[in-house]
Amino acid sequence: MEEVRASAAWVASCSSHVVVDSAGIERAVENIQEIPRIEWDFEGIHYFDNGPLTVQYLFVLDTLNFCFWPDKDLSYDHLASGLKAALENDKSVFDADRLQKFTGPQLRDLLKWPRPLPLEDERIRLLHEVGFELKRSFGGKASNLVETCGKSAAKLVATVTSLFPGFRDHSVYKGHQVFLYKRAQIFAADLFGAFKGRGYGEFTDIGSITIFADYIVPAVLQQLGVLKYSSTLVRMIESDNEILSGSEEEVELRACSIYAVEKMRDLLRVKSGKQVLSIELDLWLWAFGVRCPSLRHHRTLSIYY
Ligand SMILES: Nc1nc2c(c(CN[C@H]3C=C[C@H](O)[C@@H]3O)cn2[C@@H]2O[C@H](COP(=O)(O)O)[C@@H](O)[C@H]2O)c(=O)[nH]1
Repeated sequence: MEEVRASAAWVASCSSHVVVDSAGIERAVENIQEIPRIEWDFEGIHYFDNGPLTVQYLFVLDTLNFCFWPDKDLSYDHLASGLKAALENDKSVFDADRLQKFTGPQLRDLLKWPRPLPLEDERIRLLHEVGFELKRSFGGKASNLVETCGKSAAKLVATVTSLFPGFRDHSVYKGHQVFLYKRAQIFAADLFGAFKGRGYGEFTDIGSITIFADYIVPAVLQQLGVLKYSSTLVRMIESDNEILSGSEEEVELRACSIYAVEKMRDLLRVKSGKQVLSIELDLWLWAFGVRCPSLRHHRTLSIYY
């Protein structure tokens, strides 16, 4: 994930709307006695059977793991628990052949959602893409895809982003390509979390994964005083103005979040001598953010997060 780390650091070094505040990082880290251990699936909403079907479920989940906010009643929980119920009801629902044939109304029915999902046509296109490529290259099974990566999370992210175009979460910022790879990285992290670092979740390089730059974590980092926004950006977020995907503001919010958490991780290592994973920091920050209803986040229509 060197390209994610390096390009996020580069954005932070020349950003115009978001500042990573070193003093804020020091204060935040000083206040942390110990990183609260948040259990993966603390919500109890994910499917798990310790086998290949769980891998298929997580791949479909992370194919669709983006953009819930345009519908004020919809959240990630609905997606995770809706897909779980669908799989419990029909073990072949995420077979590659069936993924290639999904329609919007069928996905809505599956999730028991009464109206069109945000970016529903994109969600369907991505399901088709995943079904097609899984069938073409991996005998239809996401578990085979994971097995070809030889316990390397970095290889898994590289394979997913090279074979499945919908996972290629990158931007061009001030002329430079910036890699963020939120859904590809969270797929590796979800495997690691669900399988508790064993079996399909065993990765020798899990420390290489960065945080997942979504719309919750930047808002938490701002509240902690780790990120500082320009007054124009504050106004845009507070007035719920859409921030365009690929705009300087949007890339800075996401890239500076990645960079800031890497800095927090470095400082924690120096302070306590302990190695903390970025994904542990991510889950702690994210779980805090989703439990905080007053948190205002930026609004971008995007298939990446
Ligand atoms: N950085 C980060 N972002 C994450 C997650 C997760 C879920 N991870 C699961 C894995 C194990 C745990 O038990 C979690 O359940 C979702 N998201 C993002 O949040 C947003 C949804 O927010 P809201 O509209 O309020 O539901 C949306 O962009 C979604 O893509 C995470 O872990 N980290």
